Amino acid sequence: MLDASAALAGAAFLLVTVYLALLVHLRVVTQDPREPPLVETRLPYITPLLNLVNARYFSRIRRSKHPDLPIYTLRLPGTRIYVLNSTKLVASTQRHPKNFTFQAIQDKFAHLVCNLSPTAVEAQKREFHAWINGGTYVASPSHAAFKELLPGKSLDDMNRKMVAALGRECDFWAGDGREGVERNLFEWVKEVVTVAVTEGVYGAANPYRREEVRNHFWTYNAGVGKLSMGAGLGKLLARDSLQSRAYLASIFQNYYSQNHHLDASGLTFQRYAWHRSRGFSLLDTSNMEVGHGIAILSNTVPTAFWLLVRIFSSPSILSAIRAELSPYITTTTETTTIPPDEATTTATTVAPVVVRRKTLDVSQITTTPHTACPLLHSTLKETMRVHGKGVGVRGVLHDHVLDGKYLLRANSIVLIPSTIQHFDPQNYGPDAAAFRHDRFAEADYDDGADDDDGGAGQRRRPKKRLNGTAFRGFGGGSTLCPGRHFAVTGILAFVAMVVCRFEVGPVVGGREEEGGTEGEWVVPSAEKADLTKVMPCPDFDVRVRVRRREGEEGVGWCWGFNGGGSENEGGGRGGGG
Ligand code: HEM
Repeated sequence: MLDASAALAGAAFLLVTVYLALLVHLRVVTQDPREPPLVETRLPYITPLLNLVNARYFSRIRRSKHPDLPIYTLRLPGTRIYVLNSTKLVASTQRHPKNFTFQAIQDKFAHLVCNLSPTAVEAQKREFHAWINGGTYVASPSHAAFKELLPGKSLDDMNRKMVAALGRECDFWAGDGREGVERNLFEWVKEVVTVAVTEGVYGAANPYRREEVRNHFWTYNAGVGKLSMGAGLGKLLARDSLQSRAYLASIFQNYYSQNHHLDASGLTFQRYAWHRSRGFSLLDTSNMEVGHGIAILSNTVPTAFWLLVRIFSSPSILSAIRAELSPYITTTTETTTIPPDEATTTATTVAPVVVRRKTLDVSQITTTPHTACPLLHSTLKETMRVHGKGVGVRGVLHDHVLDGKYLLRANSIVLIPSTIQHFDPQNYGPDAAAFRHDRFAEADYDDGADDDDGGAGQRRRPKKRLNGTAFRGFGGGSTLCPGRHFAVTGILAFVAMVVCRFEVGPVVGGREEEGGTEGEWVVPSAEKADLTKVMPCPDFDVRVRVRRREGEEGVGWCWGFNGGGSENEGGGRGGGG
């Protein structure tokens, strides 16, 4: 009995000693007092490790434990993470893009998520060092491979093809009859937007036209968070995702082998040429293109979904946006004569028919956000602010004293949780937690319901400028998402088509699995998304009915993209980069 108690006491003593030793190691031996304050040390190294999978972790630390810390340190086995709360400190890191680099993280991510060979990984390292050691004029590998996304001819061509693909489909979205069609909203948006966006990117031989390819992409995408934890864990936890990746890589090998990239966008051609000229094999290049799907689709699709939900669930937002779009729609009426159906009549006269045609040039509403449709653009940004969960990641290359105060050590990681920036009252005012569709409009606009301006929106008072660094929807600094112009055009073109032509409302059981009240919108939660997602997929789908708007019978719509940025900047198909 005595022996057992002694053994127990010995074990407890040992545990306490190990615990204290770890704490001393953590707080005194390995933590420099000039580093940001260390938090979450209850179980040294383990507490942050267990909690980091949850996107709410950062908000919890800020709200209930350390509300006043502008920056803090989390220690994990083998790595230290500095989490930024202060917008000023975020801006400071952005001034040193070669020390706080996104590229280093992207390369690691691509290695794990795109299954790159050792040769490709070596090529990545060479390019990374050439950029780091090159002058300021040397573009980062990512910027070089994605330069065709800048405003210019290539981007215009992609936009034109994407809008044309949406316009072709749009006639059929509500079916034929007055009663419309029922759909699962997210599934529908996923299908329509995936096809249209990839038409712009991959051209006539777009692999994503096939349902099987689309399904494999979304299976792959769902496992990306697990794949990014390491090859071993990926094999264990994301088998489906791995199988889909292999399938998609074979599809792209075939695409390139048949030279389809020569007829695709400047972006696809440029990316292929860039990777091949850097020594990537055909398989590595194909695997990179599979991963590219994550950049082009994984955020664009959910953003379009959340925006539709926000617009259609609020009658005042819907009517304000319809009013804002209406000046850009040209309506023409033609009287035409259609020969009678010879099979059903023997009459020789022809009946005159009045045809109404409506035309909307999407470039007018997407490329000049401050003069055209400020509420539409503002609602998109507000949707990204409120629903976004992205966490900006930067690798620290060398020791750096941030803002003259905080030592950030080499080989550590900096995290910038967007939710902290987006819900900080210092950035967005006391109503930061609320959804306010006109928050980003240059001036406050009324919703027009009861005013004598007919709902067209009226400038009232100048508005306080918002801090641009505090909007993280597309990241920030020199790594601001280069796909944002393309993504915004696609999302707004799609949403404008739905808003102008259709009514979308929830059906009984608006929530797919559980019951709901008829006609009542349920904004889904999004807790299941992993930390790699900027705009999360919803946890459950919303069942809706899509009907033609009244007065839309017999109207022929024509959607185009005729302007764009080609006159402003160069562009076009580049060589090998
Ligand atoms: C709504 C849709 C999209 C969202 C919300 C989004 C968001 C982001 C964010 C948050 C970043 C990280 C930037 C940073 O940390 O500073 C990023 C980077 C990037 N995005 Fe997007 N993105 C979208 C669409 C696209 C599209 C359509 C493409 C390509 C066609 C694209 C290509 C890229 C690339 C290449 C980077 C890396 C930039 C670099 O290394 O400098 N994105 N995006």
